[in-house]
Amino acid sequence: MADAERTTTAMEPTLDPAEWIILALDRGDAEAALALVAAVPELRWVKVGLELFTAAGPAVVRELRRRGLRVFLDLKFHDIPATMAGACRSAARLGAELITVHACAGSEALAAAQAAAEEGAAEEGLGAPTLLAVTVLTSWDPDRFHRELAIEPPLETYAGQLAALAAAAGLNGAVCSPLEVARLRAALPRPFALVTPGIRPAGSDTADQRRVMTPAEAVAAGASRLVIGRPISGAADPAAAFAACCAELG
Ligand SMILES: O=c1ccn([C@@H]2O[C@H](COP(=O)(O)O)[C@@H](O)[C@H]2O)c(=O)[nH]1
Repeated sequence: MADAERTTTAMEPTLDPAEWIILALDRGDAEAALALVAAVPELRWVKVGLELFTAAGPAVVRELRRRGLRVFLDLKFHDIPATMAGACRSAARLGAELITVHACAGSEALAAAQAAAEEGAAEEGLGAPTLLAVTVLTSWDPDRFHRELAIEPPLETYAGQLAALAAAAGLNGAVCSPLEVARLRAALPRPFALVTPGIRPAGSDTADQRRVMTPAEAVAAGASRLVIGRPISGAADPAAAFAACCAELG
């Protein structure tokens, strides 16, 4: 997509199933990440997370964009307002179209991050990225969540509160598990983006994910985009695994 075409409506649903899937490039170096990308030619979106960014830095984001891919920079910023703002400005200047921040950083930090991301993108002549507020990580199961964090409301209520906080601070999206999507979508209609990791095609290994759905279930529940990592990246044939996920959505 040409930079000039980018807008904050980047999260609107499309009819092309390949547009729904964001492949998590959880790899320890740029070479491995780029090899994975090359193995899945139909890819449109990739996610650069903590593992790859810590190893390969901004250069790998630039290279992915140079290859025509849309980048979700998933560094889950959680800090004081000035630091969140600076990080989001830099991420936006890199050309990331989706950027994660932790909702529990609070409204002042979220608003500062949103403003700085918009400014950073404009400085580069880019459309504004969509900031996604992480609610409750998909690796938490409700029992452990209550026991270890001593948070009283039900997990899905708490996730809804965090998403509402982010929306009130001016953000246009959130990350949640597919199990919370229907509830959050009722309160936060499109174009608010609800991006869901915790996606597992039927029969695949859930590994450390605790709140999961299949690709088709997540989209039916109201997800805007699906983040899928190991079910594709760990498959013997990643292109075939990606195609199977697309077929579920088509
Ligand atoms: O709540 C969250 C937020 C982010 N993630 C990230 O998504 C992918 C999921 O990978 P799988 O291999 O499909 O489990 C991974 O990069 C996480 O950092 C998440 O899982 N849950």
